[in-house]
Amino acid sequence: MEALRNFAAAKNSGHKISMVTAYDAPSARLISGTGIDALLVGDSVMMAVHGHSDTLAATPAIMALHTAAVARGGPGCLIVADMPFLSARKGTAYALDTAAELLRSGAHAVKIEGAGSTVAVIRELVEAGIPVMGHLGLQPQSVRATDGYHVQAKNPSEVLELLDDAQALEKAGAFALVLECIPSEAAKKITAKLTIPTIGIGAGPHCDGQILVWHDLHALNPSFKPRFVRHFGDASAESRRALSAYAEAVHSGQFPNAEESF
Ligand SMILES: Nc1nc(=O)c2c([nH]1)NC[C@@H]1CN(c3ccc(C(=O)N[C@@H](CCC(=O)O)C(=O)O)cc3)CN21
Ligand SMILES: CC(C)C(=O)C(=O)O
Ligand SMILES: [Mg+2]
Repeated sequence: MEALRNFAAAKNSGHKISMVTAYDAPSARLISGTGIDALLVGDSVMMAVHGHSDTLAATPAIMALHTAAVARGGPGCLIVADMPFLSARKGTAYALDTAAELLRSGAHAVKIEGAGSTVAVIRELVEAGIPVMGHLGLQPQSVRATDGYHVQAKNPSEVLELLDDAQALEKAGAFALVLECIPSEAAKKITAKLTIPTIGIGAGPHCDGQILVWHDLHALNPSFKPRFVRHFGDASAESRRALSAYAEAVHSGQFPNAEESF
């Protein structure tokens, strides 16, 4: 896919890659003409949409359902879908089945958290023709082990470990790498050493691109405001305004009027 080649070409071109999560058709439809480069059907859907406090409840079927909706709403978009909790940790066959389900649902690529035992799995997926995005730094699928969502790679030895993992993913054939919640200087160093683009979230300005969660940049859940989130709009305020206006119009008998009735 041309958009996927553009992704790699964006590194060192001066064009920073802009990504946002999308979970449904109307959101994907809104992307058109905005300059957003790619969509991620993130397993953060479990938190942002389904009300969970972590992403562990995501399944291949749930990710496929949201991926298909996004693909219907944004047929021209580059769509990356998250491989859910443990789906890349049960061996290559299960990972291939899951990735196939996501690609059949309309994704062009999948994203896999972590390195370690998944590096070999990623190599197999790439060899099978499945574009894979890596994801290092804060790994929300390991929240039970990390005991919360904290900034990662805060000391030099952790940065070296992260760099090792990043280079292993690049070598395995990943076409890009998400870096989540790490110090800017660590992201700068890793970005400089890799030939594939880095996409940051809470990883500072030196990455080759940025990703934000849809609900965060629209302030749809205003109380969730970690340091890396910027509210680029206030969709909550606009939605509440519209809802109040509707309730008021019903209560006062102003809605529906004659033109809105048969
Ligand atoms: N809506 C939403 N946005 C996200 O960015 C997101 C999700 N959901 N779900 C999956 C993960 C979880 N993420 C999170 C969640 C919380 C913090 C957080 O509270 N960070 C604080 C403290 C950092 C620390 O203690 O070191 C911060 O101020 O950044 C960070 C990332 C990022 N991802
Ligand atoms: C925050 C991004 C990188 C993600 O993995 C998600 O939205 O699930
Ligand atoms: Mg995710």
